[in-house]
Amino acid sequence: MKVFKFGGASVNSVERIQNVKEIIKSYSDEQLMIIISAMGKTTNALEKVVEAFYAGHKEEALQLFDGIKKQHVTTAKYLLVTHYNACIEQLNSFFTEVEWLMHDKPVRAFDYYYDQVVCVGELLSTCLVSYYLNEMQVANTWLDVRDIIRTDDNFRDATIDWEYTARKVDELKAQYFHNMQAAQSSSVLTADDANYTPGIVITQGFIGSTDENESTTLGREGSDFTAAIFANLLNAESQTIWKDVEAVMSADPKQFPDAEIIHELSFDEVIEMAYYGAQIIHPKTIKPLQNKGIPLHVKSFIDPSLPGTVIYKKQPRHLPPIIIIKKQQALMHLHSQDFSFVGEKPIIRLYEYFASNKIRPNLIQTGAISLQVCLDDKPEKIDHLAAEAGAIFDVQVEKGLSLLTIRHYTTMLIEKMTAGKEIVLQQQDKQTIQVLYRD
Ligand SMILES: Nc1ncnc2c1ncn2[C@@H]1O[C@H](COP(=O)(O)OP(=O)(O)O)[C@@H](O)[C@H]1O
Ligand SMILES: N[C@@H](CC(=O)OP(=O)(O)O)C(=O)O
Repeated sequence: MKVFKFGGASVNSVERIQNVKEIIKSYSDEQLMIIISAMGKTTNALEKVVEAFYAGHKEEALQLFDGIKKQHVTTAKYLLVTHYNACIEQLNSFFTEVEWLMHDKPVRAFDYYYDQVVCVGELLSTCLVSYYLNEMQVANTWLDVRDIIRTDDNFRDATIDWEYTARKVDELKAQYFHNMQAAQSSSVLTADDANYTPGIVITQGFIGSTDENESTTLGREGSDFTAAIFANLLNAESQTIWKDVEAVMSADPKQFPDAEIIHELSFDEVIEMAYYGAQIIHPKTIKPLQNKGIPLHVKSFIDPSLPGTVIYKKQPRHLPPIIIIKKQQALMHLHSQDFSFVGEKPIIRLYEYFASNKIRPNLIQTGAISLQVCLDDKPEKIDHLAAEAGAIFDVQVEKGLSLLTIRHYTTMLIEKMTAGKEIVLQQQDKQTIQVLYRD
């Protein structure tokens, strides 16, 4: 049993969905649990819908949503003939879910509406892919992951209820994957047999549901994590993330065209890379895989014959310097109001503010009577945090910064990367250097 995850870029057009079909077909003798994200930038587009709705601009929200509807219906038109009507019926039921919700004025918190609206991106994309595969004789079962992945109601960053989810995954395994071995070893079982299961299940990444059947999301780019949850609970032999790049590289090739391909990485290294902001894998993905020793492959959906990267327990001997740049950073300067030391109490309160505002600092530097915190520059969150922290500190915020992280740095590389830059803050240990500079 293998777990595959196809991200937004891999299902972004008719041709890309056809390409996904070719990849899945080439694994015809495997059991596959397939997790798919929303098409292209649909999640961003849905964010705009919910923002307009919550701001009281219902007409604008519906108009924006109409654009998303049209894009999916057009894709269905190009992909499907015999299954077209059934697919449109299912797409319509998801459209209605969102339109119903936006019928009334918002009365609950923004994050609740965010999850109810944004979750539809994955439902739509998986519906299209599943019908298309069935039409192309790649028999598969579509499942609504909200019936499987149970979470708490911490909307936009929901926490998994592993016990409930594990029970549901056991049921799924028994129903869809149980007789695949028999199917493989027996020449008797065929697709026409009542007991035959194709062993291909398609479901959504990134979303889940509470015990009250309210949709939740697991944090942006959370589909990698969903795939890892399934890999863990199904005891998969491997997980593969299909990307538009050849492999994991030593830097984002869009920013650094000379970035090197890395064929092998350890779980430890990737967890560090993700923590420092590498956009290649969601930070929560590694733990469920590491705990069960399940290797993670990153492969190119453009050329699946390429080896890609394998991430596993083994520590590769030599790694090149790995560069991560996080743009749009803000530095919050927090100064003791009465010249007293910054002890445990104000720090505990500050961390409580981080938690309640769902903020994860990217860098913290403490001094005797002051603290500096580097954060992603999300103005609403920063304003809120600054107002709360203002109760215990004098607060100033500096913007227009970028955070450079180099793992396995060399002095020469640091000099090259920071030449001519106005450095605001720097931290360094044996393996990693972080430099915050003005853009
Ligand atoms: N270290 C890295 N190695 C490879 N790609 C990276 C790295 N860091 C960032 N990327 C970027 O990640 C992109 C692929 O991820 P993404 O677009 O999020 O895919 P998807 O939405 O399909 O999951 C690549 O096009 C590349 O620009
Ligand atoms: N669609 C969600 C979840 C996700 O993981 O997407 P992708 O695999 O395209 O990064 C998002 O954009 O956040």
